[in-house]
Amino acid sequence: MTVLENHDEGLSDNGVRLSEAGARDFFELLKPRVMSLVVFTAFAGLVLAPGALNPMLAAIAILCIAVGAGASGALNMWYDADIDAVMTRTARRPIPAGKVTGEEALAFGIALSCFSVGILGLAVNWLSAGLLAFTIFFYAVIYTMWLKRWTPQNIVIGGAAGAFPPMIGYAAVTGTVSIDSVILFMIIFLWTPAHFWALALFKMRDYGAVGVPMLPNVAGEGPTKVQIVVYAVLTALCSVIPSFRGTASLGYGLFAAVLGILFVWYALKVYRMPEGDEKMVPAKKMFAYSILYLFAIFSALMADHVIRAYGVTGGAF
Ligand code: HEM
Ligand SMILES: CC(C)=CCC/C(C)=C/CC/C(C)=C/COP(=O)(O)OP(=O)(O)O
Repeated sequence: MTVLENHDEGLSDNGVRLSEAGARDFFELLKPRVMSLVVFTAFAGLVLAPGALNPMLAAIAILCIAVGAGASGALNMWYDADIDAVMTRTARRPIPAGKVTGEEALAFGIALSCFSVGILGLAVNWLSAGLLAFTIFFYAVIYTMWLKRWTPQNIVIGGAAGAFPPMIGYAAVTGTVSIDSVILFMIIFLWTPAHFWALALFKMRDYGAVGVPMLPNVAGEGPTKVQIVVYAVLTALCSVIPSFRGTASLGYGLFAAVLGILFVWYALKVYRMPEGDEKMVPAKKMFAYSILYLFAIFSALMADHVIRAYGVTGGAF
């Protein structure tokens, strides 16, 4: 089925050009693979918050965060269609591939943003809805339209957008922002540079071709590698804070410490990688491990919380 079916020559009643896009193309606009981890961290925020949300409302909250995150991805793809068309990694995305028009992606992104924020506010609470709206705005406008093409610190500041989801999940349950949700935010915020610059190192040519000032292109490989090590250390330190605060067990702290040491170890491998290395194997491994790392940290926090809440170990560690 296509959107064209009721329209002559691909024009809608108001003259906007429509493509022959299918549901799959619109689904791709939501950046589903990246957003799956975003939604997972939001779910963790919901689980880790004190108190509980009615299961139906919890499901609505997660759905709204998933739709809002996807909407911000569609808005990012609408604005970045010009550079996505040039980079090999992104050239097959729905807009540069000619499957979805820019207007469709923009309308889709705006509609889903309004829908997700509105439903979250009406069904759950307006603090979480406000945070969701701010996160969409931060990623689509502050990061995509402003920082990304302007400064090599784009992802350090812009990374805040990806760090908000657990705070949104937490606020959905408690109606508040607390120090514990700020710590979840900080783990992702400090993780993002190491996650992204590892990828940017082996995609330097792509970013160079479109003039996006990613750190490896502007500062060079050496300073980028140093920054990757610094942020990996900060991430590892931040991820054990819940144990020190007593909101997670010592068992979690030890697990997070091992994962963190591995994160720093991968970063050091990147640091020692020869300048100009064509294959960039350590950077590719670091990028892959970064995803596993965040997934494991949030899984461990949730498992620890559930074990402590239901007394499976018969008490605190
Ligand atoms: C400003 C912040 C971030 C930047 C610039 C960034 C950048 C990227 C890029 C360019 C990719 C490759 C995507 C592709 O080609 O499809 C990627 C992959 C990925 N990112 Fe990030 N990322 C950021 C934050 C996050 C956050 C906050 C999460 C989750 C919490 C995340 C999770 C992922 C995942 C799961 C993948 C792998 C997707 C796949 O398997 O194709 N990223 N990231
Ligand atoms: C709830 C909510 C709104 C969540 C949003 C979460 C968020 C901001 C995730 C960032 C993920 C991401 C792929 C960034 C890369 O953007 P890019 O444009 O630099 O990467 P690209 O070149 O692959 O498009």
